Amino acid sequence: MSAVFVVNSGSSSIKYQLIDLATEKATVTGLIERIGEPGSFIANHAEGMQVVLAKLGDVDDLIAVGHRVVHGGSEFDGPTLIDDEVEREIEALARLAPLHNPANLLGIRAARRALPDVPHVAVFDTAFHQTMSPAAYTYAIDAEIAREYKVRRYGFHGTSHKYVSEQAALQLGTPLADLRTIVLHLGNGASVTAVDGGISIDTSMGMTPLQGLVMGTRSGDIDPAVLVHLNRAAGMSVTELDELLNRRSGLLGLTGMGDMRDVQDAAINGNEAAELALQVWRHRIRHYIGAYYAQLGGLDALVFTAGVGENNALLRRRALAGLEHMGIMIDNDRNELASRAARVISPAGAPVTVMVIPTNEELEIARQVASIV
Ligand SMILES: Nc1ncnc2c1ncn2[C@@H]1O[C@H](COP(=O)(O)OP(=O)(O)O)[C@@H](O)[C@H]1O
Ligand SMILES: CC(=O)OP(=O)(O)O
Ligand SMILES: [Mg+2]
Repeated sequence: MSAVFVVNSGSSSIKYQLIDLATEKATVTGLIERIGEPGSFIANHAEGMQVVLAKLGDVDDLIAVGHRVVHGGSEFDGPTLIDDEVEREIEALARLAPLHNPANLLGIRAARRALPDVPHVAVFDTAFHQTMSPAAYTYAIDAEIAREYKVRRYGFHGTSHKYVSEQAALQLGTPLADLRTIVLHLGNGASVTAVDGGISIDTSMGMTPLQGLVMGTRSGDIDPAVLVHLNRAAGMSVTELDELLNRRSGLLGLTGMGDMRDVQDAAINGNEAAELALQVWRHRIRHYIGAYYAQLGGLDALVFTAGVGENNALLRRRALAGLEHMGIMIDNDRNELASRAARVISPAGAPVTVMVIPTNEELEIARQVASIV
């Protein structure tokens, strides 16, 4: 028997799981929240990691530690054994993912210090999207500037998109190579990916996890000239604009509420701002479904995953209503079935198989770690 310890170190939290490779089940699982917030008894990630490791206790069969790292740039396209050099590269990439990479790095440093005798492996959100073509990842700006500052689309949530698209093929009993799939990862952060035969060909997030869908607090797609305008007309600084788009936009910006459950309740109770937010959220999702249907040259499966996608039948139905002309339809009874299992929610015989598949980034990380140690 052997186990992999998986760490997902976020800006204010550390999520962790000990995964037994034989059964692929988590034998220890936990979450430390509100690191560094006023009143929290955990001041930083090093301290948080001590608490996590104390809970983990002694594991004789630990073969490696896997770390989720959000930004791997163009440097990393697969699971990577972490040494001091890799740590430095992750640090250098923090400029492209200031909300995520510094926290990932703190987790790595604390865990390497505490568990120096096992290999530590980084699994990057960006890796799965490294297969995108230059046509899909190039922004049409000055090519020299783009090269020098590494400006291009990278895409994120790749570990989830990979896991979910593979599960879809397994569930349908279709070879992955034959399947054209759109994965809707709708969590607090949200992204859509077009997967052709197991390969990511396009994704909605960009150079950073800000582009694309309407998220809890992030704006998603916006005309970049809005930033110039707000700088000139409202005197907003770069820092203020960053804060505006990443932390005070999306559902929160439109309604004052960042959690989809609250927005939905408000909309049902007649709150007009909440209803508009749901319409914008839905409009953006459909924009990407249409775009990726075209890029894929047809569609076999459309999959919902992550917090909102897995749990909210009403929003799934709203997102897809009126797409019957594309072969995309939902069976209401199947959709509303309360189940935690991967399942089909389109009617039997529908041209596009619509599915709900719970994501499991930790298990996918453990598998990738095991593949290289
Ligand atoms: N039943 C539900 N209806 C709508 N939203 C939900 C529901 N359950 C969870 N969520 C939303 O899912 C989000 C968390 O999803 P998750 O995939 O865990 O995101 P993250 O990994 O980005 O934290 C929360 O913002 C929460 O509002
Ligand atoms: C990349 C990203 O947006 O991650 P999360 O959804 O965990 O914030
Ligand atoms: Mg997530």
